[in-house]
Parts: sequence; structure tokens; C-alpha cells
Amino acid sequence: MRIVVKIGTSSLCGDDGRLMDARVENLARQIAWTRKQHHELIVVSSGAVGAGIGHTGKRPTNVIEKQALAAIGQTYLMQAYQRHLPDISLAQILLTRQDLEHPARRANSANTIQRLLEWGALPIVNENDTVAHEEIRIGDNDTLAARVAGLIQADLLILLSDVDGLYTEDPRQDPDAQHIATVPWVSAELLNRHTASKGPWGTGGMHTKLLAARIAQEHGIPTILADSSTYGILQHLIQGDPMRATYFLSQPENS
Ligand SMILES: Nc1ncnc2c1ncn2[C@@H]1O[C@H](COP(=O)(O)OP(=O)(O)O)[C@@H](O)[C@H]1O
Ligand SMILES: N[C@@H](CCC(=O)OP(=O)(O)O)C(=O)O
Repeated sequence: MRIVVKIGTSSLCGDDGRLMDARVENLARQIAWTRKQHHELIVVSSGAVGAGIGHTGKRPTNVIEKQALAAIGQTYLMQAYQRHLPDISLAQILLTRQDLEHPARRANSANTIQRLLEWGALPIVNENDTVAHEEIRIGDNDTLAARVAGLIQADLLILLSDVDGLYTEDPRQDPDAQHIATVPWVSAELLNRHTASKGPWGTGGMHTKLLAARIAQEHGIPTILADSSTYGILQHLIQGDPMRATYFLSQPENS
């Protein structure tokens, strides 16, 4: 399978916003396992702002400071992955939505990722935060991951977060919220019901994850939303073990 795994800030950073090396290590172990099973893997990773906070000790007070911290943190984020994946050639890819809408840049992006996969390298994508003002504000790594999945015709999109799926309400705020195991189609009504309630350092919350699942559905790609802190989560999902998660079914294109 060709799999896109998106790893959110909430899966990589602690309550103080700093990138946590132990979390990168745990995810790196699962990335290595997935590749050993001969799956093609593309990672879309947040965490640049968190790595920037960790290295400077600065707390961002506005979007420009988040962009500046992301510029500092991106290299440390890649170093953290490389430290825990020493035998793999990592490829940093910084993209914006506009890059994937522009025909020539879209083709260049697809060709580069395709060649990296043929070479056995691991593409690690993040949004290009320096130029993506709007995206960093609304947390568009979720939808960027879905667009990348569409670009390279992935078989599966996995969104790893700090929650084990979609609930009827934000479970942080409503202890009676019900877990939703399967979503056949991300309707406009569902999108409108879940707005930007989110964790302390994440951006976008459930709304951008639903948008991502909808974009993937439009490309005929199923999405799974799962909790990155569950032991061996990638392995369980890829093996098809019954897991508590939300499964967004795929939908044929043009339907
Ligand atoms: N309906 C919902 N179901 C599940 N989680 C929700 C819902 N609404 C809001 N959330 C919040 O979304 C958060 C995950 O989004 P976010 O903080 O942006 O994560 P990430 O950094 O992984 O992208 C969860 O911690 C949860 O509190
Ligand atoms: N590009 C930013 C993350 C923005 C973003 O989409 O965050 P998240 O919603 O936690 O996936 C970073 O690397 O810190």
C-alpha cells in the first residue's frame, strides 16, 4: 500500500508546546516497521513550531512569531526524525496548497515524491510556514496531507492525533460525547457541526480533519483518524486489527 500518515502537533509536543523527543522516537519506530512491511510511506509532520519553541524558549504571541519559530524549528524537527531513523534517507518537502493547485508546481511535486519513493527515501512533508500565513492559522496540515494523498494516489490516509477518533462533541469539553466509529460520507452538515475546538497547541481541531477526510473521499481514498499514543498504533491499523478509531470510507471519484 501507499500510505500517507499525518502526525499532528498534539502527537509530538508536550503541554508546554515543546517537541518531545520520546514521541518522535515512538513514531519513528512505527515508521520503520511500516517500511519493513514494504509499504510506501509519506509522512506529513507538524511540530516545527514546537521544535522552535524548544530551541529558543520563546512563546509565540502571534502568527508571524509562529512562522519564525517554524523556520527555526523545521531543521530540528528533521534532525529528530533523522536521529531515530538513522538508516533512512529523509527528504524534506515544504509545500503550500497553492503549490498543489498550480499545474507545473503540482507536477513537479508529484514527480519528486514519486522518484523519492522509487529510491526508498522517506518524504517528510510540512506546510511551508514562512509563506503560508493562512494555513498556519487554521491548521492546514490536515488538508495538505489529504491533497498530497490525492496527488500521489495513495491507498490510505492516516491522521494521527491525541484523540482516538471523532466524537459527537469535543470530548475535552463534553464527557458524555459519543465515539463515532464509521463515517460513510463527510457531509456539509457534519462539517458545519464540528468547528475549530481543539487542543492547546493543535490548530484546526476536528474541522480540518473532517475537511481532510472529505478531500480524501473525493479522491476515492479512505481515512483513519486514530490516537498516536496507542501502543503500536500504525502497526495495528495497517494490519487491520480491530482498533478504536474513526474510519472514513472511500468514495468513488465524481460520485
Ligand atoms: N468532535 C470532536 N471529536 C474529537 N475531538 C474533537 C472534537 N472536536 C474538537 N476536538 C478536539 O480536537 C483535538 C485534536 O485536534 P488538534 O488539537 O488540532 O490536533 P492535531 O495537533 O493532532 O492536529 C482533540 O484533542 C479534541 O479535543
Ligand atoms: N506547520 C505547523 C503545524 C500546523 C498544523 O497544521 O498543526 P496541526 O493542526 O497540529 O497539525 C508546524 O509544523 O508546527
